[in-house]
Amino acid sequence: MSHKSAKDFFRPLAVGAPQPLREIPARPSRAIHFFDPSNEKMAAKIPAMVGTVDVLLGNLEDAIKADNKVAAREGLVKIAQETDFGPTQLWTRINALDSPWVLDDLTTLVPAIGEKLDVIMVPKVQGAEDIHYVDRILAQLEAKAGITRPILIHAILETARGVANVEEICGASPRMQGLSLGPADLAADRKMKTTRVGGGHPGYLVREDAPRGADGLPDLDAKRAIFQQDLWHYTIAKMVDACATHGIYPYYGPFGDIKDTVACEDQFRNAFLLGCVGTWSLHPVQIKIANRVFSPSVEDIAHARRVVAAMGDGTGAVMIDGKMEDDASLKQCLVLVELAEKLAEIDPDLKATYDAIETPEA
Ligand SMILES: CC(C)(COP(=O)(O)OP(=O)(O)OC[C@H]1O[C@@H](n2cnc3c(N)ncnc32)[C@H](O)[C@@H]1OP(=O)(O)O)[C@@H](O)C(=O)NCCC(=O)NCCSC(=O)C[C@H](O)C(=O)O
Ligand SMILES: [Mg+2]
Repeated sequence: MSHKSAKDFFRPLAVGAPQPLREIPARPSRAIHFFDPSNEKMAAKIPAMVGTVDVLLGNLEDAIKADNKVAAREGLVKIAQETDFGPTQLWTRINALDSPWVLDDLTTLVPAIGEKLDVIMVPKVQGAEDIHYVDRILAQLEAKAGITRPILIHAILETARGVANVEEICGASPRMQGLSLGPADLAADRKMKTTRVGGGHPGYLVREDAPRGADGLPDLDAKRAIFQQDLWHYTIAKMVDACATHGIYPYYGPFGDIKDTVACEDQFRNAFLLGCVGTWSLHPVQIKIANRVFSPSVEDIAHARRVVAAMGDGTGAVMIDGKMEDDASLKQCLVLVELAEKLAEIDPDLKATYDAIETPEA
């Protein structure tokens, strides 16, 4: 594959297009909330959701019936034009690049609402060539419409080839904002044998060893504990590494069992602990879960601030509560403290919670 030279990487891809960003802003995006702009009941709820969720995403791709594709696109334009989104980001998920709708998605949305659109999510990305295509056409459309800041690109990792090419996808354009896992399409593409949209599977497990009987041999009839494993661990970890390498942001994706809020919270927390900055929300009930899980806990912030205070100039080693802390664990603590500061800027309740934590003197 040929690469652009470093000096050309940040040049606009069309005369008159906005200057590409050199750093992707770390805007809070704990929940990317999906809505169907062609569903009048759902669409009517969107203005009131501004400020309650970090990202509102008008979905045009899967889950929108073929007959409603045009209505969804037009509905999104109407909502975007009529709504003041304040601190909430507006994203869209366009149709797949091989679909009959995607060209109209792009050529309609950018001129009509390009100034309001923060990020375009591109599904079923296979490799850098897909990002290059969207990158160039966005530059042309931005130039034509006089858009003043670049619209960013978010890729969904939902094909085996996409996972294999994850590094080149992340580095394909200065527009790359992040990646999400698409577990349903990915499972189908890989021919995994799960029919669930995200989450675990009771068949994917490890079993405790059989205890020894009186004869010293394994008692294979004894009851043994089983431990369900995470089907998505490998892909999420791979996605996190690729995003961190390229200075962009990893997200979990959909959790389809809307009623199982406990398992949803577990899946979200695993992703948060592994390095993801947010997740998708498919139903209003999942927003609260995501906001809670992807915000550092009071305990974590209290501990992190103690370590920051105790570490002074950031070098050396200290003992806190019987545990060694040093330069590296300080960096871990700073990840949490800096995230809490960013979230406090947009979430007054969280700010009050973090402000109430007693912070030790440095
Ligand atoms: C999942 C749903 C189809 C459930 O809808 P429904 O049966 O209507 O739920 P409720 O009766 O509980 O709804 C209660 C009220 O809330 C409103 N509602 C529901 N969902 C939303 C929403 N997302 N945003 C705003 N408002 C919402 C209902 O209208 C009800 O209102 P009221 O009657 O006035 O009380 C539905 O939630 C839904 O369609 N969600 C989005 C699904 C979606 O976007 N899917 C695509 C993303 S996942 C994917 O694509 C897979 C991925 O790519 C991969 O490959 O893994
Ligand atoms: Mg999908």
